Amino acid sequence: MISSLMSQSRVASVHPASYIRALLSLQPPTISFFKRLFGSFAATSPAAMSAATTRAQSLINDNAVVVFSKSYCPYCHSSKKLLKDLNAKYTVLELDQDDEGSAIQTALAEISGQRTVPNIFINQKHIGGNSDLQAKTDLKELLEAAGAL
Ligand SMILES: N[C@@H](CCC(=O)N[C@@H](CS)C(=O)NCC(=O)O)C(=O)O
Repeated sequence: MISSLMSQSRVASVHPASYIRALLSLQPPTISFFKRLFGSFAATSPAAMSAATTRAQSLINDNAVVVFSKSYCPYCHSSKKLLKDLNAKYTVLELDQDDEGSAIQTALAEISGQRTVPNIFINQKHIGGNSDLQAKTDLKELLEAAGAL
């Protein structure tokens, strides 16, 4: 589909309706691929940023363990598996499946200084990413103190 669009663009006489038909034929997985690719470059209004910051902070404040994740991220998968294997209660927000995900990721960079996912909080304390979680020798104690075990 993309290559057909590109090759058509080199033909000066192509009818605009062809482009519209091609765009309409885009399937949801293709659209979500482009959203994932370009979403982080989209401008976010100050009001949307403020709402995203409030939502991120509320999730951190109201939950013992929060994993800000992306559904396709292998590091996120490892973190969620570790918490699951420990039978910990944890809250996940898959940023790539959320309309505000991109703004929340920016808010998290401001809140925690970390832009990558997973971005993990236990008992309102910023833990870091997957390598930080895996390296925690006192993880069980942290989870117990948070009421997540
Ligand atoms: N060392 C980090 C690696 C995390 C990482 O590279 N995550 C990727 C996703 S798999 C990421 O955040 N990429 C930037 C993005 O998705 O915006 C960790 O252990 O958490």
